Amino acid sequence: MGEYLQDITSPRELDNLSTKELDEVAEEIRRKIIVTLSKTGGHLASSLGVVELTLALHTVFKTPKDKIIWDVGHQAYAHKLVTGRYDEFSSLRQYQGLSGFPKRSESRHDALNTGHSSTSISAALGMACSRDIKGQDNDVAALIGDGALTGGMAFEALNHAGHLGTDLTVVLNDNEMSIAENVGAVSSYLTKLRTEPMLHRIKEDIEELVNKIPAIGSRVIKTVDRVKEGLKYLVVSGVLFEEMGFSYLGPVDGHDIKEMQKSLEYAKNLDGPALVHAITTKGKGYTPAENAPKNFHGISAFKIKTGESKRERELPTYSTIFSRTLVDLAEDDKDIVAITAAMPSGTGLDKFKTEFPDRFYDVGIAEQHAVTFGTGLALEGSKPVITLYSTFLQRAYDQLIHDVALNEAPVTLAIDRGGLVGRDGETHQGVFDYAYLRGIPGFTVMAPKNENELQHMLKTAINYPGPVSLRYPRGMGAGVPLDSKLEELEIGKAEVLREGSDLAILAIGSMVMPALEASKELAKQGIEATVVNSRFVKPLDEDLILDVAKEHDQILTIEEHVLQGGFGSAVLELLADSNVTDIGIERMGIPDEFVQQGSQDILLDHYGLNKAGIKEKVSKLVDNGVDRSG
Ligand SMILES: Cc1ncc(C[n+]2csc(CCOP(=O)(O)OP(=O)(O)O)c2C)c(N)n1
Ligand SMILES: CC(=O)[C@@H](O)[C@H](O)COP(=O)(O)O
Ligand SMILES: [Mg+2]
Repeated sequence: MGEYLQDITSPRELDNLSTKELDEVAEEIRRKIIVTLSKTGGHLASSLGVVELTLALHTVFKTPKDKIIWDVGHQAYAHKLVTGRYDEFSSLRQYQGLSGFPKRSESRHDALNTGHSSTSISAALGMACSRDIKGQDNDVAALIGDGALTGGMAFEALNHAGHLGTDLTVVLNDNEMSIAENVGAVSSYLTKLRTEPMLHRIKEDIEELVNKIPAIGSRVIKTVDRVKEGLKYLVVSGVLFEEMGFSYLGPVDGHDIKEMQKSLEYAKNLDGPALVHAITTKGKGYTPAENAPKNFHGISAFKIKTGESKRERELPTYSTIFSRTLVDLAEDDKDIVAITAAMPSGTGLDKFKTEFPDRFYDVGIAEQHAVTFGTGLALEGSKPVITLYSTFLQRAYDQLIHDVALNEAPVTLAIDRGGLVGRDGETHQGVFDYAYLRGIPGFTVMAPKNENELQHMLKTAINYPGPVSLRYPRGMGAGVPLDSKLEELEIGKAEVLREGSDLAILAIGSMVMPALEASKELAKQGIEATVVNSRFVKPLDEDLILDVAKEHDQILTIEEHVLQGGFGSAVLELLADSNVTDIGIERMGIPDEFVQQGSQDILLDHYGLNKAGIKEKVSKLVDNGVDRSG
């Protein structure tokens, strides 16, 4: 072990290795990924599944001239290790370290920044078309998983590529898993392709026939050899991808480097778009992950021997409280239906699925469809709870306006991972939702101060006769006692938690409790702040805010969200529209930049969005005071 990998600084160094040597490199890569992730956490199972595929791709497609696009990009660790990032690999997903996804600023071998699903074929097709326009001669490959293939964008791109006939290789990495079991008709279709005895029989029969052709003369031998080779990649009419204009090659064992190289070479040399169907095992080479790939998709630090998490016992997460509350509510209300877009465990909806399988839908990686599907359910009398991560809901913006809002559909959007999510970095921070929702007419936008309030908000949202969103953070709640009897909140009513005369803090969601804690400590230093749990970004509690503005010289708004267009902006608009000018207003939140990766605590600290940061800000504001003389 340790013979090759650490010396590989460029994928070109793989070109001279024999298959046996490449197999050894594959084993080294696996070991490196397992050992590193046992400390850093990360996307283990997906990366282990594509080690051989990565080596085959890099020996056939010569990056950076050729382009390899990784869909989602959570499986690109082997790619990072053979493209000069071995030495930094221990900083994976750490603050200021290597990103967990491909990133153009990190390496010239990373052709596209990714993190969200189903973008690879579109981007690859764009690159291939640009090559053709410019008369260049590089090749382009996209690697997409069977889960990512459930995303509509992937089909939009296949449709377009098939129509154009552009030279492009798509590698379908089929491991029969999304994060959880893959779902849908396409997934069942792939299973058929993998196992269809007819397909294999036809291939074998024709191969046998060709083998019987007598070889007379060297030219004929060459031709027959070529035919035989071609038959390995038999073009079968009726295969969906063929019908869409792609040459379909496969299925191929994705862990067999030599076979993969041959298939990729063949696809690369074909004219027009080709799809290589590779069969892999998610978690390959690490028994706990192979046995339970769901549990090893994205993980925290773990013990290598058993696969057990190293995390200490923790408080229930917001997702857990959400899921328990939803199950309780659905017990009594048979109209409640739950929808996830391929995140049953992350959102906690797997519990709902167990309890109410007939009222649970996993739609695949299809957020747009989830939202319009929910609209349909709502318009016919069901009470859909569409549960999506904030960052992935971005996908469905038009559906929120055109389908939900214009139809005044009473859907509940349960927005998980609202705020800074941590180590997934730029692509996954859920910091835009207040802004993109509050501009939509008819939407009610709320965020609870803690997990207990989340329960009440969920009941409020489900029973409200219009579209409502409630957003809550990634990770643990505060461990507050949970009410067993749930009340519906009055829409647009905030809650004053503390009264003081020096300054007023209007906080929303996850920032309310840190603001309250900060104010208690500030009181010991003689600074008395009013603290408001705003609860609603829309509608704002206008009366309360205007009263607060009358009674204080300064207002500080705090949100775990971008400053542009968020909660603080809404307060500013209200004050400006109400001609309140003789007051100091400051906003805390995230400035106009993408938030990099790091633990949630480090990132919150960086932006001052915690007790210490709020104390510091309030002290400064009170010390400096506001001149109201005009
Ligand atoms: C738009 C979007 N929705 C959801 C996700 C969350 N997500 C990341 S990977 C993944 C499953 C991908 O499955 P597949 O493409 O088969 O890759 P595998 O992990 O099996 O290799 C999901 C749902 C995402 N990244 N982007
Ligand atoms: C790659 C991806 O999009 C998901 O795997 C994501 O990393 C899950 O995030 P959580 O760990 O917050 O569920
Ligand atoms: Mg998969």
